Amino acid sequence: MDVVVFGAGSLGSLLGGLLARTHDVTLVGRRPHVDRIREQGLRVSGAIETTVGPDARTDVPPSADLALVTVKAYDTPAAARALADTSLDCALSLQNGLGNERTLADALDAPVLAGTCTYGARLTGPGEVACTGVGEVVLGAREGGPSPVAERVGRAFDEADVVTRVADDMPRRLWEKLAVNAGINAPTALARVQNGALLGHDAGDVMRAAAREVAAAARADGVELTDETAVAAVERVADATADNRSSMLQDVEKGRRTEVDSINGVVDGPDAPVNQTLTALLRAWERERGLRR
Ligand SMILES: NC(=O)C1=CN([C@@H]2O[C@H](COP(=O)(O)OP(=O)(O)OC[C@H]3O[C@@H](n4cnc5c(N)ncnc54)[C@H](O)[C@@H]3O)[C@@H](O)[C@H]2O)C=CC1
Ligand SMILES: CC(C)(CO)C(=O)C(=O)O
Repeated sequence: MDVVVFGAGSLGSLLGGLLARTHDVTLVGRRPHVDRIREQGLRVSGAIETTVGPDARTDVPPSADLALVTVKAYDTPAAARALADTSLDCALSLQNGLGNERTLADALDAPVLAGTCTYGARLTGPGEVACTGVGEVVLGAREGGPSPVAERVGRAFDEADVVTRVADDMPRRLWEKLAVNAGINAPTALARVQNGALLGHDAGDVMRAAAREVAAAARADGVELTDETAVAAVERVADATADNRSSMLQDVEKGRRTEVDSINGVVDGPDAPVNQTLTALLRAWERERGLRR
């Protein structure tokens, strides 16, 4: 399968690197990362050790079977515009946040699959990425139901030994992942604590309240996600990743823009005071650092 990975950062380099063991992969990213990959290949370290030789460039190839979109959520509109003229069989978002698939579907002719990913990835230098944890990719039709396209992509991921599941309930899974990210990312970023610090203390009340608001928003969107399921999911992940520094905390610590708009920010309205408070506080932090007008 010909795969173009749009957004060769941490996750895109890891997943693209693993796929390159079996498939023809082109990583689309920025210098000096892409130059080093062209010169010396891509070194994967950590939980998976390998060196692979995908193509790497700063522009998009004219065609591919699959476009794997792994930019930060706020860059999805630019990614959609950049891919609009590429001949594709399908696209797959593995991003956090809600709305990425719709943004891509509005710009692309090819079917857009939804995906979640619990692999951990971190760029360690130009041409180098660390796998900080082997997880699972779950993918499927973005509106749910069976999908021969998703089955084909799932087989391609399986061939490359990427732990993958094809699911027919991606809308529920995306909302459940949103509950997890809404409950963990913003509170840990604001408190500057690891994920596990949200357990067993009153900070956990904030985490659970944010997750419940997401569950209510999911139900209002026609997706059956109970409060109990959302709370159990966020508590399970906070416990399983207790020693992690969430991606949003890492963004704040590095002075980078966060994905709050696509996570807590999409849970809006008068019935979401906790998510709206978390969103307002992180936006204030971004404004003070000139990351947001
Ligand atoms: N890193 C991880 O372990 C995981 C990340 N995610 C999600 O995956 C998405 C990506 O996250 P990361 O890989 O950590 O972010 P990242 O910032 O490391 O990677 C994104 C890359 O896209 C590149 N990019 C953006 N616009 C571009 C353009 N127009 N042309 C070329 N390159 C462009 C950036 O330069 C950057 O290197 C986020 O939504 C994140 O929440 C989900 C699960 C795990
Ligand atoms: C699941 C969690 C919260 C793990 O840290 C994550 O996805 C993130 O940090 O973005």
